[in-house]
Amino acid sequence: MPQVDEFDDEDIRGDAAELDSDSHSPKVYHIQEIPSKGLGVVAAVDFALGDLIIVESPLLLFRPEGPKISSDLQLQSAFDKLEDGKKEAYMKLDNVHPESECPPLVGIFNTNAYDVQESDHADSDDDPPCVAVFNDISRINHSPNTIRLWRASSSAMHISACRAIPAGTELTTYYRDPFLPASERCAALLAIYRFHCACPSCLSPAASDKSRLRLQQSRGRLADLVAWARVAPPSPGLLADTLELLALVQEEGLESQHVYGRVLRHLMCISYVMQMCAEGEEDDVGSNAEAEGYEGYKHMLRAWRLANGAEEVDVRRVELAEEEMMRVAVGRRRTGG
Ligand SMILES: C[S@@+](CC[C@H](N)C(=O)[O-])C[C@H]1O[C@@H](n2cnc3c(N)ncnc32)[C@H](O)[C@@H]1O
Repeated sequence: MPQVDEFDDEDIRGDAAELDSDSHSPKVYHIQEIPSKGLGVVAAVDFALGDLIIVESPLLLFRPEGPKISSDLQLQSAFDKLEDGKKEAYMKLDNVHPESECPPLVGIFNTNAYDVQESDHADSDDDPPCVAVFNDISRINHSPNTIRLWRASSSAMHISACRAIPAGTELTTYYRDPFLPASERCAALLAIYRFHCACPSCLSPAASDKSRLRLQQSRGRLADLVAWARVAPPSPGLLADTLELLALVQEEGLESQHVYGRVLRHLMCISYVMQMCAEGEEDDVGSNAEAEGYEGYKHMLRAWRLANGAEEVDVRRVELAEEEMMRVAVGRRRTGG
């Protein structure tokens, strides 16, 4: 476990949450026709940030020896080993690739497979991805309102809400890296999945690329939080600036991404320090009525961290370290140290 100074939410994925796929019964989601998208998955109840919605083991899981598209022999052999029910379910999945282009087995694979790591703690460079196709999760269309987390220890994909999702809303997940420029994202979606993405970001690519670049560039500054807490006095400007980043994350629908965890962590720390300073000094830097406040951000960050694979025990440890860091920052500010 890293010290809080080195801490980044990308480091606290754990092995926990061994939930089985029957843990939600009756189903909290439905598979149904979605206009112009084929089938899709729709929430049957309201979900809050962090709620676990689907836990599913793959129909088919293997490690390709080569690039996806040229792995048909290996795919055939993995398919042949499946029990009949799974073969039947696989063949019912969507296929956007005509037979003139590739056999149905490959077309279905290319329309529905996700890359997954063989180990929960793998360094992505050292651990070539496996590929997995799912009965229900492969029905989820592209766009972003869920966090997708592969648990290698239980060979199951977990889908959790990355924001509030009211019943009746379609559940969606990213097919491609959302920080690629919109033109590259759209080209990949068209080439592999054969659709034109009509989400607000892809429809306004220039504005969206600019916002996403700004969020990417904020990474260093957000990681610098510990240094800030030690030396810099909190200011309403810092809060306003970070709330602006939060608004960008929400406008761009990037709550499933690590930048959201970093922004929430920053807001949690800023509001704690400002609140404490306001209590101690009765100046106006602590008036953050427009924000959620310390407890609100802490709650959101906890839900987000757990949905991203952190273990409860590690989250508590990190929260304690963060609180200590903020207490020290407030103490320094009070004593001018
Ligand atoms: C993994 S499947 C998703 C489930 C699929 N809609 C079905 O009927 O089973 C991927 C395919 O769904 C469709 N799709 C996914 N996201 C979409 C979107 N945002 N807009 C339009 N079509 C989409 C595309 O045809 C894509 O190739």
